[in-house]
Amino acid sequence: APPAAARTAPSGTALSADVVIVGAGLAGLTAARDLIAAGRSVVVLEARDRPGGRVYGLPLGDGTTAEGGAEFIGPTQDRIAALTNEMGVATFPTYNEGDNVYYRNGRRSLYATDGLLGAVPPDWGVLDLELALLRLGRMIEDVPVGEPWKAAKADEWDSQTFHSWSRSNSLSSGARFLMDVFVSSALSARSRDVSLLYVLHYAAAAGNADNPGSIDRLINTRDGAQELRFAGGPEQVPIRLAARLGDAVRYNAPVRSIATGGHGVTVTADGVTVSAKRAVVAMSPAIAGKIDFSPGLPASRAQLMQRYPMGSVAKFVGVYDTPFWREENLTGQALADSGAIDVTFDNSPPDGSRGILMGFINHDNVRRLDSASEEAVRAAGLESFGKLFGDRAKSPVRTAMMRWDNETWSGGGPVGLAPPGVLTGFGPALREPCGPVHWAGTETSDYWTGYMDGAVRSGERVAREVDEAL
Ligand SMILES: Cc1cc2nc3c(=O)[nH]c(=O)nc-3n(C[C@H](O)[C@H](O)[C@H](O)COP(=O)(O)OP(=O)(O)OC[C@H]3O[C@@H](n4cnc5c(N)ncnc54)[C@H](O)[C@@H]3O)c2cc1C
Repeated sequence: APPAAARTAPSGTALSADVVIVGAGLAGLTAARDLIAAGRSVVVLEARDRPGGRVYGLPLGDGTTAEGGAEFIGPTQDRIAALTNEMGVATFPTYNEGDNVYYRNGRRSLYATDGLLGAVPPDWGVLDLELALLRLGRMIEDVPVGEPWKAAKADEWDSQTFHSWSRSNSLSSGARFLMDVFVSSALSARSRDVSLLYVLHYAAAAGNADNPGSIDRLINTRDGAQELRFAGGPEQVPIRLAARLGDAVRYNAPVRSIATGGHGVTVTADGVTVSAKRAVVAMSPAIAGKIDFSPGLPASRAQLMQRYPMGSVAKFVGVYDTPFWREENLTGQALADSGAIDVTFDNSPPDGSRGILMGFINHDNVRRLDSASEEAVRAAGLESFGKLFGDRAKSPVRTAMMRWDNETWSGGGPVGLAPPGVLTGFGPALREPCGPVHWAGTETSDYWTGYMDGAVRSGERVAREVDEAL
């Protein structure tokens, strides 16, 4: 890496535009599209050598890719659906035929995905869980989408973790495990890492203006957020959108500093400086916190960026000649209480011409592998697959892994998390502009915050906001 002085020096190209957008993820690219459509000149600065941010096609080493980051889209995710359509990218149903695997206390069992109550894991704890879910459902109704800090009980709900609430509102270890694995699969965090209010809002946001959000829509494959996948991978959407924007997007341009003053903003990246009337910072709060702002930001925003950490997640992928689990009437979806992987999906191509199993390595499980060798990580992933899907799962043709917590320009994933006290103490600063600096990114969205849909919604919202301000 070049020495710090060289990195921060405003060297190279000098550009000017109405608006400079920092980050070419879905949020930044959508904002650029809309501002250009409104007749504004735009420069997008992207740190990586590719667009898409948390949407990424993971190379499998044989010239093909699998979803390394975002993967699914589901009902009420209208804005990513519209963009996907606009970009001419097709979707197809996530494989969901047969039974799911449930692994708990050393025992493997199967459960139907099409039971009367949907996919209900075979655990006595589900009765207890249903009562807890009823209580959660009532609380979710009382959370204003996009402004959880305005809930009547915001203080009470933001003063406890989801872990404390789930322990006081369930008796069985089964219900507790299922609530923990819900948080793990949606947020790649442990229940103790997030406030109750944050989880309630995440579920309230899993809908649209006509359909209130719910935990069911968040966790389900059928009729839920995991319903569909993208032909050719979801990264086709940002790749095609960025291609349309052409030279407006500059890659390998990590922004180091943003200076504001009477003139507007001066944004300095490696090799390029942009002067503009307004800036949009389109990324998670934690990653925005790496940028040096002068003069300094208001404390509520500066401290929000210290308090909104990313989840810890890796995706581990095994490639097989065939999706052999389908022959055994298995969906490829599993929940496990032990091992490196706690949640799996069938990531095979739409024609099933080969099999791809994907497992999430979440929170402590991924940090535990920090100093493990590549072979040890592979062995841990395959041990999980073997336990869940039998010996054939232990002998893939190849494996691949994407660790988001090691990514400098993501810092983890899938989304920024709010521990207790953050939404009520700092929440409004998520979206509130600081002079000519505006904020986008899925974390700022009302509906589907945390998802690609939320990223697109945030880009559309910030474009309107900036256009009005200009
Ligand atoms: C493992 C994983 C699984 C997921 N699964 C799903 C899913 O199934 N469905 C779904 O809808 N969503 C999923 N998500 C979430 C989804 O990927 C995100 O919500 C969405 O992509 C966020 O888009 P964004 O534009 O807000 O932020 P990002 O995609 O994070 O974009 C920010 C951009 O800013 C760039 N950047 C950062 N710092 C700088 C800087 N200083 N200068 C210049 N550029 C900078 C980054 O490189 C990046 O390109 C998943 C995410 C992960 C990690």
